Amino acid sequence: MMRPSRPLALTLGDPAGIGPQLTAQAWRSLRHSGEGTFFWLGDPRLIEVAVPVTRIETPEEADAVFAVSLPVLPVLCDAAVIPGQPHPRNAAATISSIRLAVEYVLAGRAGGVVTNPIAKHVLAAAGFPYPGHTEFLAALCDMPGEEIMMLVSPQLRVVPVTVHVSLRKALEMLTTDRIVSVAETANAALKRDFGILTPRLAIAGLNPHAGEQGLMGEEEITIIRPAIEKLRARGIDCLGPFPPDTMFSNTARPTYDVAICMYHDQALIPLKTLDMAHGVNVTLGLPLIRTSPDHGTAFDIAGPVTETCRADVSSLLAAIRLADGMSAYREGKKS
Ligand SMILES: NC(=O)c1ccc[n+]([C@@H]2O[C@H](COP(=O)([O-])OP(=O)(O)OC[C@H]3O[C@@H](n4cnc5c(N)ncnc54)[C@H](O)[C@@H]3O)[C@@H](O)[C@H]2O)c1
Ligand SMILES: N[C@H](C(=O)O)[C@H](O)COP(=O)(O)O
Repeated sequence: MMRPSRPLALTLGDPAGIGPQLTAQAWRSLRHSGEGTFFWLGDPRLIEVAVPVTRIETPEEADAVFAVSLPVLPVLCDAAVIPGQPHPRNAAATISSIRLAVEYVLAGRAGGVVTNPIAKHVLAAAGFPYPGHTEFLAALCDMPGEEIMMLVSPQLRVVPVTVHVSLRKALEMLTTDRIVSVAETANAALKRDFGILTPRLAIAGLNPHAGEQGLMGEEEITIIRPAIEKLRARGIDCLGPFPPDTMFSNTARPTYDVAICMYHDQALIPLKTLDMAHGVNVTLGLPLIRTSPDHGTAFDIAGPVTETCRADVSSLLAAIRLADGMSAYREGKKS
């Protein structure tokens, strides 16, 4: 695969989580690989004890130094960083890093945003009004409500129709139009960014046994089937609603390219159970590439950045490689 001409922007995440360790380890793994050149929008003081760092002022400087040092565009933390103990005063740096990354990508100066994990409750305590990156990115792109979350692993792709809301709220939000719109965005993204010419969509039911003909719930009849009919009328290859307990089995998964699921955990439990180490969270529906590891801040194992990394870097590496690959599809370097 050819390397994209623009580096990826990797964000700070919560500095007290495993993000700094993973960033150092990702640079060690990729510096000579010719793929996934990135710069870190983070605090160089957290990392320069363990890896050589070059402070840069623009994304354009990253490529030239990447093989010998980690390019860091400084975003400084206000409070001392103690691994495992998040501090609300550092929320400003976490947020500013995401904001800057988006600005560079929208300006065409970075190829995509890769985010290190944030702790939603820490940011909320500092007044951050968004439930996660996904919704914040949509706001930064001036497209609130257009954001779609997809999780991708070697064995499965899933898209939840409703995301960071309670289960009760998710049921209220579930409409035929919402399912159609989410499925259409997923279908278009699989064509454009994943090179799948005719994506096959599997639509999950909501209730046990996909409602058992209305005996165990009517949403399949009143909401989900009409969505499938609309999607098929628009030429999209989709089937369902499938009983959620069997549609992720080893025999079922190869029959589709993405599972459209009705709520967050219906989608994320099978994916993270099958392969948490290689799962990647991708934001669709916005005019930028954004990927992220599928795990969180892991405060329980966070420690200072050293020459060895206790946390598993596989998911961050998969996120960087996927952003790199999506960027290559968009730039026509891959088909
Ligand atoms: N993309 C994101 O920003 C993102 C994603 C998920 C969760 N979160 C946030 O992370 C915080 C903690 O959430 P959680 O505890 O539910 O999930 P978590 O993924 O942080 O941790 C769950 C368990 O998995 C382990 N783990 C996670 N990543 C690991 C890695 N790379 N290597 C080794 N072990 C790893 C942790 O040590 C922990 O035992 C929450 O505040 C949540 O909002 C953020
Ligand atoms: N819902 C995601 C997960 O559980 O993995 C995670 O919270 C990330 O969400 P954002 O990318 O919106 O922060």
